[in-house]
Amino acid sequence: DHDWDVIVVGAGPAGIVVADRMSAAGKKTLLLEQGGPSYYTTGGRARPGWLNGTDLSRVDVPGLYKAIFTTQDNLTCPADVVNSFTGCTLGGCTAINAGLFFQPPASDFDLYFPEGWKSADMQSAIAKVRAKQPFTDLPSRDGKRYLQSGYEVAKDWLVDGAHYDELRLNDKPDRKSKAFGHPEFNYEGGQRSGPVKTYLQSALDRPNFTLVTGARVTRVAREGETAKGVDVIINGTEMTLTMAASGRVVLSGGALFSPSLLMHSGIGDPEVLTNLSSSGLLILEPSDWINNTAVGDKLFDNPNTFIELQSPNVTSYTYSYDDPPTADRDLYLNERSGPYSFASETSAFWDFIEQGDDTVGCQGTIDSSGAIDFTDNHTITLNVYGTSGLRSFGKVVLDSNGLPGATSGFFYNDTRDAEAVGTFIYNIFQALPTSLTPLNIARNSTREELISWVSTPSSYTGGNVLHWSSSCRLEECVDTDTKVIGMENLFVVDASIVMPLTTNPVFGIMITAERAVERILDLD
Ligand SMILES: Cc1cc2nc3c(=O)[nH]c(=O)nc-3n(C[C@H](O)[C@H](O)[C@H](O)COP(=O)(O)OP(=O)(O)OC[C@H]3O[C@@H](n4cnc5c(N)ncnc54)[C@H](O)[C@@H]3O)c2cc1C
Repeated sequence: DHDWDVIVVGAGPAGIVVADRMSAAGKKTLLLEQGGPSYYTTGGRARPGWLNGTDLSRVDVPGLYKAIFTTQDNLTCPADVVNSFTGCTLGGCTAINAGLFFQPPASDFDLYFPEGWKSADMQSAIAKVRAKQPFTDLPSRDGKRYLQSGYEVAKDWLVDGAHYDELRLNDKPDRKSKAFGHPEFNYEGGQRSGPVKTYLQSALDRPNFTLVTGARVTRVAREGETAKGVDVIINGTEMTLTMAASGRVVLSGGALFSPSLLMHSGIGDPEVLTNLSSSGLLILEPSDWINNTAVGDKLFDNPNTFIELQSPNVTSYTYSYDDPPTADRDLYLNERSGPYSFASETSAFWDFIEQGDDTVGCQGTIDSSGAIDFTDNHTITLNVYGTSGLRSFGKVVLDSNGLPGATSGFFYNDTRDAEAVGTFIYNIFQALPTSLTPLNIARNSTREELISWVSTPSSYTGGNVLHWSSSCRLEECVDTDTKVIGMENLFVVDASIVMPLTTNPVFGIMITAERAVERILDLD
């Protein structure tokens, strides 16, 4: 075929939303994904023995989430395509992530997005995601809540002690000041849902939609400012896929891959393109390069801090990949219920820290077990992330083989970011009950000690949470229609165009993709 109206590169949450909506609008749409199957329904068969004979792969079972850090089964990207731990499979990182699914507050759009992307402009996109993508704060199909001892101690601490409000979090998405509740997950019927189970299925029902897996795009084939198609390797064979004259290419490879694809297509910072060219990795002549220094710039991820908390009132729970406790295994297999119906997080909470005219979001998420040096049966882990409004950024960089990765060590480059996160911890520590003991930092630490602790890298601090975003920003790298600046028909729609959000990013990425489709279709 040479007459695609839209070629979408990458089947992560953004690419799937774009491909579904473009095909629904009558566009002949091709979705290319370099990885292979994930959920059982897509042909994924990687799983532990206890799932044999079921219609479940490891991806379908929320409680197997953490096993991704020890066994990958081709769900994550191989080392010869990217220098990061990230998903290369149908669904992208939504096939390997924890499934936390929080609608970002209106303030994220109003404060950090350009005109046309303010919260009032996003309402229809939000409604579309909410209508199509199920989520729940009660994932177990029997309607019971499991592993609640950690929730109860956190509630005593934060709601009774620190005056947080207990909310159903996606019922009140704009309430992120002193807000606490059960995590929301994009699961349905006790199984992982997400765009592969929703948007991709409606796209696959349409005759004008084609999905090809195992297809790695190496660059955009372009003539000057016009994309003609993409160069791709399918089953070891290199080929060029071309489009209809009015066709469009949408890069949805995620915040590391999409900037890299632009650079490999001769679009980026001239210094980067010069390096690529001198190592023989860029065949275009300098006269064909497009100067866009915002490609790959201001890459964001949330800095993470682990706080280990011990209480006699807590019973911790550690998930097993191969051998869950018999009762929990049976509860899951027979009823899609119990601890394996969710990915170990038992509560989530937020507050904003005011710094002059700036506001920084901070999130806490409590896991069912301890970590690193503190793994006894009465310990749980609080992950604290800095979120929206942070000002420390890295860059997408290409190594000598042209593979993308992130610059390291950029968290807290702006010292105000450490002050915000340290202040958030200090504030909640003022209400810590005596029954709850922090094990890896003293409860009576001063604000200054906490700021210094969070910004000194260790096993517990300075961690990366793999929420890469913001590396090809609206109005800088792409215009407000998500069109790459300097190009006529090349777009980027994925985490790259999303500003640092107050919440875990997937819900916001899907909203952004819905909004991008509205804007792109309006160009017709
Ligand atoms: C372990 C982990 C846990 C996480 N937990 C959560 C969570 O609980 N909640 C949350 O909201 N977020 C979470 N995240 C982050 C979230 O999943 C990502 O931010 C989100 O999936 C990014 O969406 P995306 O569409 O931009 O890209 P991705 O999800 O990265 O998808 C991009 C897809 O494009 C494909 N691709 C890239 N380049 C090419 C190419 N050249 N040719 C063909 N295909 C290509 C990739 O293989 C990939 O499948 C987590 C991430 C990880 C890794």
